[in-house]
Amino acid sequence: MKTVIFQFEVAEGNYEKNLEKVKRMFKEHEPEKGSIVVLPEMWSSGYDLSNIGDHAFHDLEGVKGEIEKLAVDYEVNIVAGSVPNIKSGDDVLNTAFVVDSSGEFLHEYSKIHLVPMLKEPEYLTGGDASVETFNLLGDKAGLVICYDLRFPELFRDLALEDAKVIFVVAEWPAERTEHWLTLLKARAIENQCYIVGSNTFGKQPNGTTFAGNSIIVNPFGEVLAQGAADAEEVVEADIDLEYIAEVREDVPIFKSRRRDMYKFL
Ligand SMILES: O=C(O)CCC(=O)C(=O)O
Repeated sequence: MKTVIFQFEVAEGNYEKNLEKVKRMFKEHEPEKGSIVVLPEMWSSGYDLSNIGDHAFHDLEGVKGEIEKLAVDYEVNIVAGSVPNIKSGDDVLNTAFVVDSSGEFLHEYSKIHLVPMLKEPEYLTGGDASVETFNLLGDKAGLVICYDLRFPELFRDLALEDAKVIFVVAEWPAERTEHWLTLLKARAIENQCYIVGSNTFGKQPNGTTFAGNSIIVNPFGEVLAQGAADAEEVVEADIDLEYIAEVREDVPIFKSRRRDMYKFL
């Protein structure tokens, strides 16, 4: 399973430019057929929160078709990061979605934990559906968004539902790069699954600099590939799902769990 992260700088409030960038990266890097291409959080508009309603899609209309076309043209599966999205009324969700190489829509998830540090709760509405696994290339996978990384419960839920790989799409700030890297590795080690973290880089007009460092971590916590802090890059690695069983046999945490002893699980 070849996994390919497109790490790029998001132009704030400029969907056309961002879509062109994604298309250019497909053209220049032509990912291997059958691979999984991963985009970052809010890649269509960035964090232009005070105008987020203007950048929002209605039930992903428009952007879904663009991504499905790329998936079919390049014969790849796409974890399409997230975009602002309106489902009803004026509420803007932060919605990530996945399509497969035949253009079939596989899954969507709207971020449930909004970030107080970025004032997200003032501009966005949290999703109200719990995380669910989805089938990708015959195995189960999970998808969460940025701040969700700080909530190990979500990852445990997905791992217990047999997610073999969990995608974390993000616009994670550079000032907390160590949290990003440490938590991604911890989530891989404690759940003994692959973690694919896709992030942007670059300085936004509001002064926030994003951390880059997109990364693919194996179930033993080893880094298979990692991007730079501040460069456009394709970060890719082969993922061997059979390795998960090996790691779980050596360190059998799922067999050692004592559910009867935990208060909140
Ligand atoms: O948790 C953090 O430090 C960053 C979270 C974030 O930037 C986001 O969820 O967009």
